[in-house]
Amino acid sequence: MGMPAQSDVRRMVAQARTIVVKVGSSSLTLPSGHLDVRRLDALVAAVASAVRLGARVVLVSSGAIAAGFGPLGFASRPADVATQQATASVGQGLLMARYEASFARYGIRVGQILITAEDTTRAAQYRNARRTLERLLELGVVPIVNENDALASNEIRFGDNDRLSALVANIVRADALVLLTDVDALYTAPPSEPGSRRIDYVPDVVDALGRVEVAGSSSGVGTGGMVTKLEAARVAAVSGVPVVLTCAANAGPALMGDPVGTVFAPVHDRGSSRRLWIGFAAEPRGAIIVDEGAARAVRGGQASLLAAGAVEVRGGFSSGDPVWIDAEDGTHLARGLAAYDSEEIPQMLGRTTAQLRRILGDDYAHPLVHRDNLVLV
Ligand SMILES: Nc1ncnc2c1ncn2[C@@H]1O[C@H](COP(=O)(O)OP(=O)(O)O)[C@@H](O)[C@H]1O
Ligand SMILES: N[C@@H](CCC(=O)OP(=O)(O)O)C(=O)O
Repeated sequence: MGMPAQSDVRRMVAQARTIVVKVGSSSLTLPSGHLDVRRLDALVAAVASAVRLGARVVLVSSGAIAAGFGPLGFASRPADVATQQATASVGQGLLMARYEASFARYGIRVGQILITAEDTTRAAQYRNARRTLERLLELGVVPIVNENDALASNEIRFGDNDRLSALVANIVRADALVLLTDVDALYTAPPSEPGSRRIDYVPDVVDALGRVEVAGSSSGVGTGGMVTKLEAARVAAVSGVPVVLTCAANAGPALMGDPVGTVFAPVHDRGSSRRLWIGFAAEPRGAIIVDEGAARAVRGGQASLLAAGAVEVRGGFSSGDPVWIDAEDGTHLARGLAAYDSEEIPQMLGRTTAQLRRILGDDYAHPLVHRDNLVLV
């Protein structure tokens, strides 16, 4: 895929049918820890216009904690996990109540989906989330997604919703991802730094990651800052989804594909949702270490991983689980779905398909990872 012009990418956004819109805490709440109803209503007006014009919009909304601490009598965002979870539980209800009322002004229904990081790494939950989201969109509902903060355990939670929104874009096979925050665009350095310049087009996000100076959140209510937004833009762009990053006040023009904020070009053609899951969401359970010949074949992008080229297996996994395919020096080459349980593999290592058939039977005469289930990293 050649490098598209900015106008082409803006057109892709304007024509997008399925759009994931992510809005950050700082765009929906007041520093006092209450909902900013005026700004929430303005966002809803922009989304409702897009829906009326035929777009299918999934809204990934932060703000549960930031809208919950005021009503609970706290002066600032709580720092300990248990209080954050309790605050999120209160704030999430307030957030949904307002979205429900606000979308009702346009005759649009909303549905709540709370996702944990684990839901995106397990194939069955991932499929389930996709089915529900698809059905909601078919029914004309605007799904409103947030992390399940009240239950997510601290070690495995996303924490910010930026990366979650990129995964949701994969789940619903979105045509565009719109990241709404409290700055109008990506800058060459944090906007508070003198000399930082606004960037309106990023043709290659992977290249940009090395050039832009980013910092975490400074709003006091947001969490990820620009770091996680660029990470989300990378996952989306590499998945073939164009991304617009701008402030929430620009939601309307951003959804129309008007030249606001920063637009990131997709850097690959869009893969199948299943391959994207293997490549980005699935959490590998172990690794299969391969020799140089197999590494070359895997890197070529067309070959399955045969037992003949595998030298070692690490970790405990079952057939169908995601695994790393690593070179002997530890470099990650690919991710794939194992065709066998980890305990079955040692007896297969280094053996050709003919040997496997003779010694272990037909059931073992297959690749360890089929090329359809393998994604280069
Ligand atoms: N290079 C940069 N360009 C733009 N903003 C940046 C950059 N580096 C850091 N930031 C900061 O990132 C903040 C947005 O992140 P965050 O507060 O987490 O928002 P949200 O709550 O919308 O997720 C901006 O307010 C800005 O100060
Ligand atoms: N799920 C959390 C999101 C936390 C958060 O601050 O996210 P963000 O504002 O997107 O950086 C919430 O709703 O409070």
